[in-house]
Amino acid sequence: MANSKPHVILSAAISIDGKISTRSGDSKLSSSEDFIRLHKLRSKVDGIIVGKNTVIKDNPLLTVRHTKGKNPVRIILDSKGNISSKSKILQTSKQIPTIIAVSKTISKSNLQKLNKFPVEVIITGEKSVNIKSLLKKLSAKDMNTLLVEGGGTINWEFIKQNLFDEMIITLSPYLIGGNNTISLVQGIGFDKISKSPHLRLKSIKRLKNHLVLNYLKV
Ligand SMILES: NC(=O)C1=CN([C@@H]2O[C@H](COP(=O)(O)OP(=O)(O)OC[C@H]3O[C@@H](n4cnc5c(N)ncnc54)[C@H](OP(=O)(O)O)[C@@H]3O)[C@@H](O)[C@H]2O)C=CC1
Ligand SMILES: Nc1nc(O)c(N)c(N[C@@H]2O[C@H](COP(=O)(O)O)[C@@H](O)[C@H]2O)n1
Repeated sequence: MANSKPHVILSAAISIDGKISTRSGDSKLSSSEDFIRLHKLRSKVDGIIVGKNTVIKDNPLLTVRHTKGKNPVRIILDSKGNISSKSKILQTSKQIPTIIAVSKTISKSNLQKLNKFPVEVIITGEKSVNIKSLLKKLSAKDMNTLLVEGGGTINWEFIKQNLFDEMIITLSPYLIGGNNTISLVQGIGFDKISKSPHLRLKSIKRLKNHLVLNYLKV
């Protein structure tokens, strides 16, 4: 029988100052060895979740390419169904299973746009996508392990709503700076450390100058 909530892993590569992208949108912080590790991890999960801005900024594929293995289902959180028809996600949806999670705010025209592609559209939530309810729906489809690959806004939602179980963060040897650059966790943030989730460091793996930190939520 399916669990009521899948096991959720938050994944990202950060600079030493906690940024996940430069001011011009450069976000490739991992090394080639770390991308191989990431793709091995992708091949072991049922689904990869990203937010709309990550699709707009990175135009990602979210596939397994740096190792052999199956592609997970791609799940995009896009309340209004704004992602472009030209995005790689929609353009490759014939070959790779794709879910677009939207909310009730989606316009008819955007719904029609998405329905031109062989994607599953899940409508949940009044204004924004209701992530908790989405996870239940994914669990009902036997999707038991999910990798959340950003960005900072979506990471905050999973942290604030206590919907993650594990974090795998690559600490990359860069300093990015900038008052308005995107951090690992965006949103308003917690006012007290006591409100932060408590994490246990399960392992550290060194890949030359990159450190892969694996934390479990206590
Ligand atoms: N180095 C790394 O490892 C990574 C870096 N990145 C970088 O992160 C940046 C993008 O991050 P960021 O700008 O924070 O955006 P996100 O990718 O986190 O997307 C945020 C958007 O998701 C949509 N959304 C849907 N449902 C919800 C919900 N329930 N709660 C909140 N938002 C929701 C919102 O748009 P709407 O309201 O329209 O639905 C929101 O604006 C990019 O520059 C990318 O390159 C991203 C991933 C990994
Ligand atoms: N773990 C990790 N390391 C990085 O250096 C990254 N830039 C990311 N980004 C995530 O991966 C997506 C790109 O995937 P494809 O290479 O197009 O398959 C990107 O959009 C982020 O979600 N992650």
